Amino acid sequence: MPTAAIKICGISTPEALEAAIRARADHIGLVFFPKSPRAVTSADAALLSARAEGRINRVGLFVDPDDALLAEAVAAARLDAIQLHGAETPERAAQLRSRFGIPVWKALSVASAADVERASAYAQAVDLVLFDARTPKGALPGGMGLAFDWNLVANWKGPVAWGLAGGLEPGNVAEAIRRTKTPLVDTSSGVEIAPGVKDADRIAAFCAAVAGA
Ligand SMILES: O=C(O)c1ccccc1N[C@@H]1O[C@H](COP(=O)(O)O)[C@@H](O)[C@H]1O
Repeated sequence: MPTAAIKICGISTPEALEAAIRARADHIGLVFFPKSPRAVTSADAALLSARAEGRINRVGLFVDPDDALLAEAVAAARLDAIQLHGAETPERAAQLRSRFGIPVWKALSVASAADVERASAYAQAVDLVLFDARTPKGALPGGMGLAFDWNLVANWKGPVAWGLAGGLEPGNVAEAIRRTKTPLVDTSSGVEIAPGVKDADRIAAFCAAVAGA
């Protein structure tokens, strides 16, 4: 089985960016959601992006964004992909893919088999679906370190590329890959020492665990 691709989400400092690159992650996530402890401004993102150019893929994370926010962020951070982590419909996702001309990822919050089945509706609208844990009402829609039942997506063979997120960390990511055969893993709080504070050693350990899975 090929090694799973790795996204380290919530990068907000040059040190964390360099740690992700050193560890050979494939993607970084830049969070454009002001309520997140990992949120970056377009100006921060532009600086990080310039440093990342040609070294790692830059994914912008948004929660029900309006077009103005997207246009500013995509241009400032020269994003390689857009991740939608709110209640965006397939129609909205398709509209954004066509408007911005870069890949669109759609996160789906999962608590049951029916949640996984929702992925089919996005097959023509997005480039990848990201299965993540459902978070409690009123909490952030992601980045909470919560996992869901991996059996729900074990060996998933849907009509669109996919990835696994939610509560992944150095100690459980190999098991998650073994059980689900996911082609991509995405982590945020699992490689932090406090909300929003990335740890280079944990990033390295996470990527080493993926490589060894
Ligand atoms: O990271 C955030 O702050 C965030 C905020 C709002 C929506 C999504 C967010 N992060 C995404 O959630 C997954 C799971 O996070 P975790 O690993 O369980 O902490 C993460 O990979 C991001 O894609």
